[in-house]
Amino acid sequence: MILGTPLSASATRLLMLGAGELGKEVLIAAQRLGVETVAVDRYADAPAMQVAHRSHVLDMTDPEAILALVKRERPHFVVPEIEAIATSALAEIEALGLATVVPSARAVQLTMDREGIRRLAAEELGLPTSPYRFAGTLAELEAAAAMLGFPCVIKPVMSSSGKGQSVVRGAAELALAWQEAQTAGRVGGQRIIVEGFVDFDFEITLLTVRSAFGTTFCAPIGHRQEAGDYVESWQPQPMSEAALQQAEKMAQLVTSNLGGWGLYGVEFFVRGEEVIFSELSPRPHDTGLVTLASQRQSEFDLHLRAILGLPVDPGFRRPAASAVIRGKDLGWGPVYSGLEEALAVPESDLRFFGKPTVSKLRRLGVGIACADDVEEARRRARRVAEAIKIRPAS
Ligand SMILES: Nc1ncnc2c1ncn2[C@@H]1O[C@H](COP(=O)(O)OP(=O)(O)OP(=O)(O)O)[C@@H](O)[C@H]1O
Ligand SMILES: NCC(=O)N[C@@H]1O[C@H](COP(=O)([O-])[O-])[C@@H](O)[C@H]1O
Ligand SMILES: [Mg+2]
Repeated sequence: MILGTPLSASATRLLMLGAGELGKEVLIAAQRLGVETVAVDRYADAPAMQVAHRSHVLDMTDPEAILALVKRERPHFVVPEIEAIATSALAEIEALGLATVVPSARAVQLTMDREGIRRLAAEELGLPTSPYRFAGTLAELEAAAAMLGFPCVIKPVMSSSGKGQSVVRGAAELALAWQEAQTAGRVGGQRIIVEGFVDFDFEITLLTVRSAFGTTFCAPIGHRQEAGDYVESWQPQPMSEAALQQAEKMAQLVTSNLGGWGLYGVEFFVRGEEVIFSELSPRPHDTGLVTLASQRQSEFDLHLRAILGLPVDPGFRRPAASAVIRGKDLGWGPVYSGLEEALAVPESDLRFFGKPTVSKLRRLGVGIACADDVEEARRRARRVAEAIKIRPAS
């Protein structure tokens, strides 16, 4: 592997499709190694654009627009970052040999569509999952829910961070859940998945790195979600060796089928000694923000190194936790205070993503802390997040 000089003819160029908080950390890692970075998203001044050499505002659901940009920027690597991309363009980029799609066009295509990844995991690879059906109309949803029973979980096939997702407790709530899935996902008007509700003891993200040197795993990350969106995560999640081995085996199976080099966030529900596959991201995971404190190489460093074909070290360093900082109805340029109190918490750190505008409930930052054990790390991270006050610009 050789690296050129950014902004010169020899540059190694990485173009990121999606420029949120996760992409921002990957681009910071790329900047540190002297990779030339290009950030793309649906709106201006997105977090990763603020640390990139160049940025573009683009409708990423338009395959022609993506293709035209890639022909113009001529990146070596195209790195999808959000679940709202015309994946047909990625297949074409790969087929034409224009760039390496990370981890691969097929991996992104299959995982951006819940139907693709669920059928692969459950029907081809035989992994245990929640019971499920797919539906394209309200009538099909009603039939699916009648088969699966209540409560059930309804999600648009293309979405993330819980957008458009509902837990439905009875038939009377189905019409509203259908409406929510059609309008509140990252992309409107989609098919949905209906899943039987899994009453798990805890859930984990198993960060799995596929690099030129093989597949390695990070220590399991525990997390808590509200309305399908992560609010708190910690590493390591205590669990039995047998359950962890099952999870690693399943993560190995599914990621080796998807292929390519990069980091995957593989999600499992754990109930007793039973490990149930949920879904996976072919890129850094929001719950993995905790690795900024818990590992010497964060999930963002690991993704970047794996992409470049470099050695990775997913070694765990110290128990840590993250707690999200969110805001709502703040308009343009919100103002943050309470940093003195937040950063007075022992072994703490903060990230503000710099999102330019806030209307609906939106993740704006994260409090992070280490401690001797995860319970204390969780308390510390929550204190960091709670100390932050956000108000609209005056
Ligand atoms: N079948 C289920 N049974 C119980 N809880 C579920 C089920 N499906 C999802 N959840 C809960 O909702 C959360 C979000 O679900 P999921 O990961 O499928 O959505 P997502 O929009 O892709 O979220 P993200 O982008 O954060 O991964 C899960 O982490 C879990 O807490
Ligand atoms: N669970 C997936 C996830 O956390 N994705 C992260 O959220 C951003 C979108 O945020 P926004 O909706 O506030 O623009 C994405 O760009 C990505 O960084
Ligand atoms: Mg998830």
